[in-house]
Amino acid sequence: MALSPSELILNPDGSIYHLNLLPGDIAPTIIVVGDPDRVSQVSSKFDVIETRKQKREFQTHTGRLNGKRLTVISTGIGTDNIDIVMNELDALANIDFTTRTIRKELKQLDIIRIGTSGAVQPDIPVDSFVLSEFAIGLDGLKHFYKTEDAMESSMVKAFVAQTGWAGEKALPYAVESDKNMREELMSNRIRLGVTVTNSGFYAPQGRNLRLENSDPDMQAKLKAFNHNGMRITNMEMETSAIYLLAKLLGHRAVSMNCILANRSTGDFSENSKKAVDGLIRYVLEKITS
Ligand SMILES: O=P(O)(O)O[C@H]1O[C@H](CO)[C@@H](O)[C@H]1O
Ligand SMILES: O=c1cc[nH]c(=O)[nH]1
Repeated sequence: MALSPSELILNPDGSIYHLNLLPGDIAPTIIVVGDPDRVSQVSSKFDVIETRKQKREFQTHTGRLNGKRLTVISTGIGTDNIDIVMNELDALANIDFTTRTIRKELKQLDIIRIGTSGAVQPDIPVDSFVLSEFAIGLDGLKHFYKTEDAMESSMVKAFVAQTGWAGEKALPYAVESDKNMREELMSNRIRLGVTVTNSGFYAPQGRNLRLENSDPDMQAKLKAFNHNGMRITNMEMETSAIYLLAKLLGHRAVSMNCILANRSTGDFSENSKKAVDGLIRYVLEKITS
């Protein structure tokens, strides 16, 4: 059945509503970044840029590097934006905009987040890189989708028990990254970790400026969490939703984090742009060589 104009929303030029992209504008390998300024930091390393489009915080460049077609797109901050980006990227790949129907043959996208993050453990220094083997989502997005068995329920149970998770907050969820992509991106420069995705930057990540946190011990509980020898390495604001929607839509995803803050030691990167540039170069080399 054809999707109605209120469900699959297309702009007058036929592009998808928020991303402002046509199906031919995206490559099968997509780098997602939070900060719109990071898009040109990535695409400046391409051999050629063929498409540049933007609407709101969603900036997209598509081009080629070492013969491989790549797209880099900014998501802005937060899992609510990820809901838009992942659904619209999937629509570009897997919905026929002319008939407004889902294609019979579905395409699988490779999605790599290059993001910034705060370390939870004192031994993960600023400017280091963490690959999120698992993400624990505190953002609640999962509960709006029919998910069945795609989730890591034993990790969720352990997290709820060990943190004494308050019933009035959204139930956490946990999702694994794509194993093959993980292998493609790993090396001894990368730490593997469990990333907590929060619904905010201040109280949700245990920061207090003028307002108090409802659970002042949450940071200590995250630091102490242990599930089958795995510990929480870092916090940010998008990875759980990327992993969740990639899994549900049949895409592959992995999240690479440049650690800018260390929440245990109080350190912050002295040259965050340079540190992020190092992670961009690392990822581009790994996926195009
Ligand atoms: O640098 P990006 O990719 O935006 O990622 C991190 O930085 C933002 C907060 O400063 C959040 O989006 C967080 O996930
Ligand atoms: O502490 C941090 C640093 C970057 N991004 C976050 O979400 N948290």
